[in-house]
Amino acid sequence: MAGNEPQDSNQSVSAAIPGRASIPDTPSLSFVLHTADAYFDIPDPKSQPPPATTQASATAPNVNGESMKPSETTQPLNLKALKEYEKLGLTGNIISACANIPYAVGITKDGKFELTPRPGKSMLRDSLSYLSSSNLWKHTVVGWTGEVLPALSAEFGELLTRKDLLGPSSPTGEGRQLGSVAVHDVSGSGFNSAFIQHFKDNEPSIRDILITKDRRLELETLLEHAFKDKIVPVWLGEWTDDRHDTLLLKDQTRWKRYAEEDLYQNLHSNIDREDERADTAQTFADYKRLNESVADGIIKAYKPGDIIWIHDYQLMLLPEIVRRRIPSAYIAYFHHTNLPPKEILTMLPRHTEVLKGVIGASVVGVASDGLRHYVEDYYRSSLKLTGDGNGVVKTGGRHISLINVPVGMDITVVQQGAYGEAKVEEYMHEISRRYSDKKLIVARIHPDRPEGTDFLLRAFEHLLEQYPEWKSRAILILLSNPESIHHSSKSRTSRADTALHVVNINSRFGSLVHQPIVYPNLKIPAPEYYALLRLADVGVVASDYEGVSTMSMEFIVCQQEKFSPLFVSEKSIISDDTSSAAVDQSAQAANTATTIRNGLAMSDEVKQSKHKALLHYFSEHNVASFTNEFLTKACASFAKYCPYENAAELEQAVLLKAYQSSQTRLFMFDYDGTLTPIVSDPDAALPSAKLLQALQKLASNKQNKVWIISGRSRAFLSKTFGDIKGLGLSAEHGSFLRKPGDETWENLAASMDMGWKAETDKLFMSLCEKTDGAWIERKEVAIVWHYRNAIDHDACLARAVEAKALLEGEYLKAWDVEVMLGKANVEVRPRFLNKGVMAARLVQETFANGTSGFVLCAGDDTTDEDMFRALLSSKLKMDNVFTCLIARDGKPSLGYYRVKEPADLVEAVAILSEQ
Ligand SMILES: O=P(O)(O)OC[C@H]1O[C@H](O[C@H]2O[C@H](CO)[C@@H](O)[C@H](O)[C@H]2O)[C@H](O)[C@@H](O)[C@@H]1O
Repeated sequence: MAGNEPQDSNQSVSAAIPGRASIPDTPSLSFVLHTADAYFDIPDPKSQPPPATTQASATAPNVNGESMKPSETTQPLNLKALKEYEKLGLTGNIISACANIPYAVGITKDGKFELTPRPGKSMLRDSLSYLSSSNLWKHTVVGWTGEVLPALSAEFGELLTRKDLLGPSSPTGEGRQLGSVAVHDVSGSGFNSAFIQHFKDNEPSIRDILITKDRRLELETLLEHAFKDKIVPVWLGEWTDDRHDTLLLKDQTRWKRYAEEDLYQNLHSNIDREDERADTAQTFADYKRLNESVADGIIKAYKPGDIIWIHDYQLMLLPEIVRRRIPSAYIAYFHHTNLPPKEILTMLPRHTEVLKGVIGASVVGVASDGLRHYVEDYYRSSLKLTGDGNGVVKTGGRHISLINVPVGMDITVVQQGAYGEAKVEEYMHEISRRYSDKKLIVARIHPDRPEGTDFLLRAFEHLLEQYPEWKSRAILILLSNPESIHHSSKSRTSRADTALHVVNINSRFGSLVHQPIVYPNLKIPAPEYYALLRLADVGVVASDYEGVSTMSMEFIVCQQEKFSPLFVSEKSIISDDTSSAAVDQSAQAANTATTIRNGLAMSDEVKQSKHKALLHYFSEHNVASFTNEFLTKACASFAKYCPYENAAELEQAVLLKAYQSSQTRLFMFDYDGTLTPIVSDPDAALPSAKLLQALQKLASNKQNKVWIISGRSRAFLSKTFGDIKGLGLSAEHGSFLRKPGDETWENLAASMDMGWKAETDKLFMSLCEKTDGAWIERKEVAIVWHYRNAIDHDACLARAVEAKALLEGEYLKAWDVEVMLGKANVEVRPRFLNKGVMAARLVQETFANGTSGFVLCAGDDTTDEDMFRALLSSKLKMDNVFTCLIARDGKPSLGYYRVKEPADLVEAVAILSEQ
């Protein structure tokens, strides 16, 4: 949602609802009184998903003591209670991918990382917090760190206090922290040229900063310990070495040029740029770089069965990027921002790529039904996708559900901020004294969308002209946050235009002691803002194409004593009635003047009933309902059109071609379930003659490096494969290693304290006592509880899940080990040794400096996903990388290709070995 006065200064997350599917040729605006049913697209309760069963969401008593509860249809989704979702294998983890993590990262003078919560709030931020506080979902946030800069030199820091070097508006904004941390975006409008020159001359390298792997880990650890959620910071920079150790943070904010100056402006129908770009290729590449970097962050955190929820316009390419890398992932995208009419949208450079990017997701959400129809129509008519005409479109065999979910914010926070702070009352007292005999019209304007401001000013002028009784009584207070500007030529000039317009009106209608318009043009602290909203006699959201702005909701929550009416730019309202668009602008301004005047004179009874309806709407449609409804609808869609069913079958011809065209090839095979079928007795799981022969042949080819990377003990692997000299072996999930041609094993776990094994054994023994047929496999490092031969598998699975939780909690919290649910087993092993570490090491050794080479990596189990992840995170180009899951039934996986049985894989390997 577009940021309001006390909002954060970074890219405000903007949500809006277009008033229609097409707009008139000439820009024209009017303001319409809000009523709940006119303003919102109130969903048809019959079309809602069935209510889930548990847990009430956040409730807040309003000042009248009524409870503001979300409706039952938007209760949290309890996956455990819903059998139909079982087949999805959901982990219960949501990965929220957004432009920024919720903390600004700074570096202090002594080189330490410093985290500061990003100020302000927005609907997206509220939604992230809501998920964080949920005990039904686990939550991971992946986002850019924001521009990270080192501390400034003392001399430079001092300069920041010098007024002669600073421009008319001080340097504030996203990440622009003065003093010890950093100053961002010196090219922004907050500095004058002398300051910028000084900056360039004296602090040339301030924006380039080297971050080593250890430093990155340091920040990740800090984030891990500071918050309940997992937060994966995404850095923007260039690698300075082949090993991807050191990153040069450089041009960190460059992605904003396309995102903010082209895309954001276009999405808000703001297209009259004076400076058309000659460098779109570069700006688009920067935007893509952000999206790709966030995809890398997702891959780091992703476990098959996680839901990846991507937010908003900064990441419109991301769904497609993730889909290409993880075809089976559950990807949902929510578009918080407005969309322009088609003829404007098609003027956006690279718009087709952007819109194709979005439908990499399986679920695409927007805030209103009108917008959903618009999106559906766009994809069907412009991108020629087929669809059912009812919210589902198809591309490349995949189904994409287009859904609408009313957005909402955490109004409990507004309630608390507006009514629970003594400061608010103090400011109210002061403002009332200052404007004792006046009526206050409090309006939000947006410098990025100046038409709305201009229109409001003209309407106000009309009010003073047409109704002279208001000439000395009506005060218009314009609220505009200079920090929420998305740079464009338009926004740069609009503030000056607004200021001039204000001066003209004030000089025409004002006097020495009375100024009809107050335009502070500064970020107002929250208590003052709430005080103003509580005292307002009329509220106006003036920026066009705004939709459901946070101020609308804040205004209604703040008006629980006065019930003043709220007017919103018509273009931001859901309505198919576009007739006013044809009306002459000045006539509309005059009409609006009358509307505002009527609002000022409205009877208490009418005001109260309108307010009641809106407050009820906002109470029902809050952050909890938004988040829950989105996830409920997304899961229903995943269940209907399982994305994993679209994973690619491993094609022999493609594999062969890639093999033949590569000089160096790496093979990494898991064993059980991959090269040989799962059987009841591990000792009976033996390789076929065909497999042994194929491995023998493959390994004897000098161009091939062939490894078996298994959870099995080294004794088992030596006995089973020891005779194939050219074969590399890794036992117990990467704990042991025997290089091709070697007879001896390297123990990578040698230095580890194995105290955790006794604790684990104790718990496993107790499980065996309760479970007939279960047994413990004690390997040199890892330890496994097996229940394949037990009778009641469901009961065992429940026991296994419980045991995992117990081990991860009280039993093993002192040790760095991982507890894994495998195929009819629970296994514990050191965390730092896993198949992924082994795979990354082999990739590095095999393709020393290169980025290309043939890899075939196959597995069937959770532990094998680590290998797939390592490959996806490597610098290898993925064209010749074949990650293959062996699975009879569909399930999400990081593996790109699939075969059904070990025999299918053995067949493919045998064919390659004959080359
Ligand atoms: O990494 P892998 O090579 O896939 O080994 C994983 C575990 O495999 C074995 O257990 C599994 O396979 C058995 C034989 O088919 C089966 O009886 C059992 O139910 C499976 O869990 C092995 O016993 C473990 O040590 C490995 O960690």
